[in-house]
Amino acid sequence: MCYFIKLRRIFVKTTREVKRIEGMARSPIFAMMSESLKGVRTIRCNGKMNYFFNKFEDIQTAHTKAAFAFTVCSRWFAFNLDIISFVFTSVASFSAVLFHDRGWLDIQPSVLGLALTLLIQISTTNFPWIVRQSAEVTNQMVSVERLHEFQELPSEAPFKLDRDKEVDENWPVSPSIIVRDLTVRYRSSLPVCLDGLSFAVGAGERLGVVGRTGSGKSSLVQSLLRLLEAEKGFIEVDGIDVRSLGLHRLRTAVAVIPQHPVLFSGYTVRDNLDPFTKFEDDTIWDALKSVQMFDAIKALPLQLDAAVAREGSNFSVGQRQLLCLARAVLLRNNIIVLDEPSANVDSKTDQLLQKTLREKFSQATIISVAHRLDTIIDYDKVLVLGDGKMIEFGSPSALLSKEDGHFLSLVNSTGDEMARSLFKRARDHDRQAANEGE
Ligand SMILES: Nc1ncnc2c1ncn2[C@@H]1O[C@H](COP(=O)(O)OP(=O)(O)OP(=O)(O)O)[C@@H](O)[C@H]1O
Repeated sequence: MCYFIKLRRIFVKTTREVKRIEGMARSPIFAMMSESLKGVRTIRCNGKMNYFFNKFEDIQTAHTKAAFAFTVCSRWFAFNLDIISFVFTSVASFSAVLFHDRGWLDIQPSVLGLALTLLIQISTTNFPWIVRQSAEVTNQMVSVERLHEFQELPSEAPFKLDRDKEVDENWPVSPSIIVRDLTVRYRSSLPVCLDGLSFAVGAGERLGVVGRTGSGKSSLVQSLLRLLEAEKGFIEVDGIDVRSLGLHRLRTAVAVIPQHPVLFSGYTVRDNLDPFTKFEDDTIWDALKSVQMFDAIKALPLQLDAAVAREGSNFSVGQRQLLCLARAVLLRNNIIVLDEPSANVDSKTDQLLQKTLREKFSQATIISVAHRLDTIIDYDKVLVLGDGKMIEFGSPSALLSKEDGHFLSLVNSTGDEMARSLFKRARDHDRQAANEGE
């Protein structure tokens, strides 16, 4: 019995660690599998199949090693249990028969036979099974332990706060945005991605954010939505520090048209546009008309009740962006954030997007992260970022008049013809703004 317990203790101690390693080695397989399937076209276009095969083989091998070690431990334990059971049963049986023959054990042969049958059954089947199962339960607890670890991860700020009720129902009524000394990093061990950023956008103004890759444009958008929390500084929207609000109140006030628009699969087009069933069908059709998606949805067999496929794959990226915009039209958001809106769409869709923004959101404050400068050249302000810092900020024409300016060099790098057109559009916008001012 003591040996059984000792054996179990050794087995549990070893396999708990092995199981933990096996669990950790399994996650990368699932992650890589789903990422590779998602990006299969990109992988094939770039001829990186071998690289991915090798990478997959490496993580698969790492997992197989851990899984094999676990199987070996289990076999070792089972084998030892069987040996102990065999030795114990043999010794008990032979001793009982010997003692009975010698007359030391005064018991009827039929009772002795029954006792031995039960002993053999218990020691060779039941007892090892109980020991094995109890060890298995302890090992499987590693999964519970991992779940517990996830539970312990720091969570986002509260979804709802009492303060939200004090805020005007239509907030932000005058959607000005003030960013002061904003410093943000992804993790405490990483360098800052936004470094002491300060600027202000007036209500109803349109701000274009430009900069080289990795300059912090998306991080700024994420900070506005509090997907990234400020380490220092703050963002104020219509006079309210966004940190004082619950995430639900803040995020429902901002419409985001991302580079990879999100549609919820398993739901209908209607659910995606109006998740809280607040609007009549006519209102939804009007919103679709305003973003020129009326015909596309009307052509579907089930129209508004048509199902949205996984990640919205039954719509093109441009159509998904327009559906996100229709969602914003319905909710009448006063702050619209566009993250690289033109990165995945043709210039016609981009123009349509910009036209809808001008017409339907003339009072809204718009922040557009852009690589294509023609998207934001007629905006009110442009913020040029570099390494998380503000390099330039001002109206496009003011920045274009700066000698050796960063924005000027970005415009010049688009080629002579495009640069000329951008200069002209910036001047036209200034003239138009001046006329409207008068
Ligand atoms: N999830 C992340 N974890 C850690 N660091 C990140 C993460 N995302 C971005 N960064 C880092 O933060 C910095 C700013 O990145 P960000 O994505 O904001 O740049 P960007 O200007 O939007 O780039 P792009 O134009 O390529 O989208 C970069 O140095 C980047 O390496």
